[in-house]
Amino acid sequence: MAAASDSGGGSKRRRMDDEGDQGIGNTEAATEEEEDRISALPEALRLHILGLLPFKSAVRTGALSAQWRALWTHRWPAPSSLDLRLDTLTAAPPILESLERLGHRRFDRFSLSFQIRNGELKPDGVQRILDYAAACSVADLSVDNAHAAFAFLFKLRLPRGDPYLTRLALAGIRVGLSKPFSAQFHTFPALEAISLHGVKLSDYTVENLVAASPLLHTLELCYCEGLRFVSVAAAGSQLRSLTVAECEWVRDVSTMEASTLRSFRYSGCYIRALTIPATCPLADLYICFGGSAGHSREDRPGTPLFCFGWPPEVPRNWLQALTNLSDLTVLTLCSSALRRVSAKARERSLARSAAPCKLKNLRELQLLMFAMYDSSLEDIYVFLVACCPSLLERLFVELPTNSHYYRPDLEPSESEDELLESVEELPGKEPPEEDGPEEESSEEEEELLEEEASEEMESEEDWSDEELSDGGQSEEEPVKGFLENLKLLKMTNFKGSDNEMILARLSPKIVMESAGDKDGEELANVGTHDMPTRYVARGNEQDWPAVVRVPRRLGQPDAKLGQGGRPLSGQNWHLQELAAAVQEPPSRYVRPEQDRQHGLMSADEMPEPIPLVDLSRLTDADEADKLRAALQTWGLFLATNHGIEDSLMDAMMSASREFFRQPIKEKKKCSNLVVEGKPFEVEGYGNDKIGSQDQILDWNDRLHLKLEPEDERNFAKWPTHPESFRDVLHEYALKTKRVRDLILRSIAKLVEIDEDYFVNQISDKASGFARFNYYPPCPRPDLVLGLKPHSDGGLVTILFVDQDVGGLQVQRDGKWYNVPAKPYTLVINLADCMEIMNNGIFRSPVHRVVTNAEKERLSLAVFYAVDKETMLEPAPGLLDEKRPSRYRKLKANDFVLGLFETLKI
Ligand SMILES: O=C(O)CCC(=O)C(=O)O
Ligand SMILES: [Fe+2]
Repeated sequence: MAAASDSGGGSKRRRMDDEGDQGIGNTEAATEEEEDRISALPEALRLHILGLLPFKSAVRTGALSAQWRALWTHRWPAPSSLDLRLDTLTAAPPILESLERLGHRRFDRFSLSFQIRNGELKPDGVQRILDYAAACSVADLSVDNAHAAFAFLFKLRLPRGDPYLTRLALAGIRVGLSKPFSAQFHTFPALEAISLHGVKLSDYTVENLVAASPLLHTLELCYCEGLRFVSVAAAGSQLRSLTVAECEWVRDVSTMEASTLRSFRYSGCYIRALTIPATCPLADLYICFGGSAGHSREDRPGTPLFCFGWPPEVPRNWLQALTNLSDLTVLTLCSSALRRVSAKARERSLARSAAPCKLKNLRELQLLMFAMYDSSLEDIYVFLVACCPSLLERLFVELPTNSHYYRPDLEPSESEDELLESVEELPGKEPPEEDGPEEESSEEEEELLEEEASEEMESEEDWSDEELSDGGQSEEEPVKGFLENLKLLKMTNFKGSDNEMILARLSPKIVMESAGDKDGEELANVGTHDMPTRYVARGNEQDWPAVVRVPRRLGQPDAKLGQGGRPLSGQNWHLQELAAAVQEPPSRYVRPEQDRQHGLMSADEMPEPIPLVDLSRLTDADEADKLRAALQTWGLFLATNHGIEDSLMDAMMSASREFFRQPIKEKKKCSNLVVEGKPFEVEGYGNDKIGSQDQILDWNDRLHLKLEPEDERNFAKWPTHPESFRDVLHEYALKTKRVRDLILRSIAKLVEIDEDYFVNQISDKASGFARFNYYPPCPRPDLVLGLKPHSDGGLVTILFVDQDVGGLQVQRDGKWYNVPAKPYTLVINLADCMEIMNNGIFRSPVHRVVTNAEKERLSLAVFYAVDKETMLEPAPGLLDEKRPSRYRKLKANDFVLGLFETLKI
């Protein structure tokens, strides 16, 4: 190979070659005429001239012709960049001829890509072009064999040295160093970056290249063959980035001496030892064992690299790498690596010793979950709690694409002890002999390989055992400040499985990306972290009032709730979209056997039908009696002639249907999302408030809007689509308020107290809420409930149910009965506060909603209550010696808080 140019100095980079055309050194801008000439070049030549100063030429051959030669002899500025793409190697010799006629000129960038075809087994042309490039003092050299199948057919020899080469990129070839080679003279003094992709080479070559390049800052080895031991011990003090990815036979990667490393990325199977200096300014660490099990390398030469057996083996000492990385800001771990570090964290937690690592500055964590078992979820939690301080801002989780990973029977069965044992005792796996690298190694190289093979692996883990200030915490203790800075959780391949759903609740802002959905969609805004309670920071218990549950529990010892912890903020998960995507309801929605739809009585088993009361005739004694009977037996009744026109009811139902049919982005404009620092917002569009990890969710989305007091309506949460929504709801609410007053007066008459007694309990501040319920069709209605059994909290509820789809059920004597849906009738039920006020003469009925496999269902409940400052107590006119108070006196606000906390509605 010709010696490097004698020209020295960057300004001479465009020096003319002795034999070159006189005009080539002209660095003037090309004339218009010249530009025209370029654009007139035949397409077969596909000469791309991307700007003329300096111009870049890309020549695609088989079509080398006189025009090509002519081109070079024109008075054009010398190219600083040459991009040769050879469709066939037979094109190499004539190109070479042209190049050699030009002589050696400087190129900043020289890129050669070619395809070897059948029968083209002579690499001479390529080697000669490479030699030519080296002689041209190329700064940036890339050689790429685009045909994977013929990747390693012949070996190209790299030059013994090159003072100008700053970047070397090789792909799909086999390379070695020209002998004799001496690294000690730093024969690549300018070489800063080496990228080898799908290259076959020996440890010797890599090591010597590294040693010969004192300025090397980036070394990338991807899909390389022939390597067993990657060490950058000989690198200078500039090495900042090392990537070893999917190099099949690599058993050992050592960066021990690389004290300046900022980025280290390892991905592959069967690694025996992965060593990272105890202290180094590593900011970006990527560790993935067995990643190829899920990824193919179609884009690169060679065959896809699969681990034999899965999960992959994990080296013993890599955990050490994590111990002291105080500068680490971005960490990527695969599920196998995560498993190991979590197992270690658990073990250390039990021993009450320091966590395996404390990544004090970690801002971004990326988890490559090749499997997602329940235990994987636990691994994530444990790792987050033990190792990630509160600075973490972004969590990216790549979920498995293959849903079979979710099957619980595939869950790894090892116990933690076994897992840890396997970490300690894992033997290094040798590559199968017959498939091992066959290298035409020099003696030197062979010696080196032998040495490597006999090398002992590091096995001792050197853990620092000092107690962490907040470490050693038992899993049962709450964790302070946990994930308090987490701003974004992004999950790819999201399928809505249980584990994914639980994970989703870690962040206030989450973006999910299902396969094929490139942009991702922000589906949910979640409040604080919905974690197993042991991981949730507890507030001061005193902050939360002691509250009671439903009135009928009064006097029972467990009547007080809400004392164990502050209510968790809610979430507004959107079931509608999820329901459309799943075959089976996620287990978060699946009720335990005993809570399902059992005990349902058929219509003919009803002790008596639920009465239909004509509200326009309540002054008639028989109609009033009907109301009394209904309230005494069922706690609810159907109401006709209620004063709400059919047309208004139709308009209300179709407006709400239209709202729910909008895309999620639109509905989210009314979201009940939690504002940071504020508790769960009742108002808006969303779903159940999450109170605990094992809470079973309702199969229902809802829009909750305040109607009363009118001046407190929060129109920000009121839909603007359909346009009629607000007016229709306003009209509808005027009418339901009249119904409320009529019912309250009728009840007062029934219990023979002042007709206005109940109405007078309603101050200007008394509340009224509309709750639009949307129940998507459910693939397994037998497993879920649209709405869990509950009683309503206020005074009275005026319910407008879908006429086409039933689902509402009421409980009586422990049995469930269907509430019939009749066109244009309302279902009116008493609520808890009213039960208290009438001292239990009429009870607030427990009801629930079941779902339908085919049809969606809508309902609109308007809840009327008292002002939260009102003291709830039975009407004095109903109490005497024989009829003592059955309910404790308490403030409506405390009661309602208790209800929300208890029922998560
Ligand atoms: O959807 C229904 O039929 C009942 C709704 C209900 O009970 C409620 O919203 O409290
Ligand atoms: Fe209800």
